Amino acid sequence: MSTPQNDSVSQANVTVGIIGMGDMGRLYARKISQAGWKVIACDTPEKYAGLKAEFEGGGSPITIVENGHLVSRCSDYIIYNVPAESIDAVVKLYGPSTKMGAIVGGQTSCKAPEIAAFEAHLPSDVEIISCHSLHGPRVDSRGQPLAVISHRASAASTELVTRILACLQSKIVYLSALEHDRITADTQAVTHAAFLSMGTAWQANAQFPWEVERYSTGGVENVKINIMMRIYSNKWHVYAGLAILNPAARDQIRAYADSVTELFKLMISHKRKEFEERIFTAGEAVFGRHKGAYALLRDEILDQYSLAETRIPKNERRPNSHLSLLAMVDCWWKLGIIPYEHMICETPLFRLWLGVAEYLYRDRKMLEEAIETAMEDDAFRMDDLEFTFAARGWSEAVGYGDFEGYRKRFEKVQTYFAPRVAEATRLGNEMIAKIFEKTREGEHEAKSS
Ligand SMILES: NC(=O)C1=CN([C@@H]2O[C@H](COP(=O)(O)OP(=O)(O)OC[C@H]3O[C@@H](n4cnc5c(N)ncnc54)[C@H](OP(=O)(O)O)[C@@H]3O)[C@@H](O)[C@H]2O)C=CC1
Ligand SMILES: O=C(O)C(=O)Cc1ccc(O)cc1
Repeated sequence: MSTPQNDSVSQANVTVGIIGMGDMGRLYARKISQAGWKVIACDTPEKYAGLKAEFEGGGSPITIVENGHLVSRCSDYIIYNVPAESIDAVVKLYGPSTKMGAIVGGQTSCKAPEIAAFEAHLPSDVEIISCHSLHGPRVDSRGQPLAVISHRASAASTELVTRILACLQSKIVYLSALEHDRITADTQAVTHAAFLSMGTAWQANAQFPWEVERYSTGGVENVKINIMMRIYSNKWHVYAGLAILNPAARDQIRAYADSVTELFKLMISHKRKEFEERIFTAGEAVFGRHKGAYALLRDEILDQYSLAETRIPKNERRPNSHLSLLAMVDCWWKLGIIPYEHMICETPLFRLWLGVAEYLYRDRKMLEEAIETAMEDDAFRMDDLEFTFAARGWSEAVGYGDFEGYRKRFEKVQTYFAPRVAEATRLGNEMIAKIFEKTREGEHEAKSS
């Protein structure tokens, strides 16, 4: 067995292979090679020349080869960084070329199909240790959660992988594949469903929300709009893969669509008592026992990050029904999920989404205004109707396992918002950086008091 088995292994004896040099593969290749490990990488054969020119010029220590066979033959730890829906085909192709005794892992967002592909196609002498960075490629990896899944491996190999991945300076969490998929269904898939639905609803109503007076309601709306734009600026396959391939995600996205539909029906039939009871019961179940660290999500900060040309003063703003948030909390309550228990796998977007939900539920006046608006104000009916259709539509696309339908739905909205994506991405990045800087200060103060 050629893979060194203890922590005296020197970097010079270890080659790390990366198969898939898209956004995340590049991040891993750069960080790992900067930390001093030898890196050999490939993407699809047609990208070979371009990648070689990009990475091998200028003295970069990353070696680019034509395909995954060449990576697999000489690497001691191989990380597949390919789209989740192609993991089986790619591992089937290159897996049998894996160097004897090497360690193999994947960085896809859903572990059930990845582990199944490794078990099906890797030789039995190969160890399996996967990972998952719980953030996008343009987020600073320092301090973000990094799941490590030691599925079929010795303690020494897990230790070696931990040493290699230490260069990301992330917060490592050791989980089983099953635990990973259950938690990320909640932290990621349902969060994305809410924002995907917002975009679909705004597009269906031919609105750019920052141009609509009723969305100029300050901080919470800015978070919704900026994160929606951020998701639609990314690649569809990332969201499709983690929702469609994770069975727990499908169930949770359906539960979210059910909550949206049921609350909307109560709204249009003006069943105020039932609606109110449901909102308060869900709020108590989710937030009752938890003191969050989100008090720092203040309007003063969030108001700065708006795509709107004119800002409406706080006292002139119109309340919103916040159906997307009310349904999120309702769905957590119905599923018995306490989101704070899943913070080990939080992503920046989940943290913000939980933050704004908490912001709404801890402000009794704002919550009562949302209930009043939901019951009595027709100004939001069209938006809430389209939001309900959208939530069900996304749930169906995911439930049918329909990658092509998912892509079409996603790209239609992506095209609609494309003209403002660059600006929204810049604002979203600034907003996220500012909020996290503030929440970190808040956590620090809470710990030291
Ligand atoms: N983007 C994100 O925010 C995050 C993504 N992830 C996960 O990381 C993985 C990669 O995502 P990301 O980097 O964003 O996606 P990208 O689409 O940017 O990169 C994936 C790359 O893999 C390539 N690829 C496909 N088939 C092969 C093959 N046979 N051999 C070599 N390369 C191949 C793709 O080529 P082509 O495009 O030509 O098919 C593409 O360049 C996904 O599974 C995703 O779920 C995890 C955390 C965050
Ligand atoms: O933060 C989010 O939810 C993102 O949208 C970025 C993202 C996408 C896929 C992942 O597997 C991890 C993070």
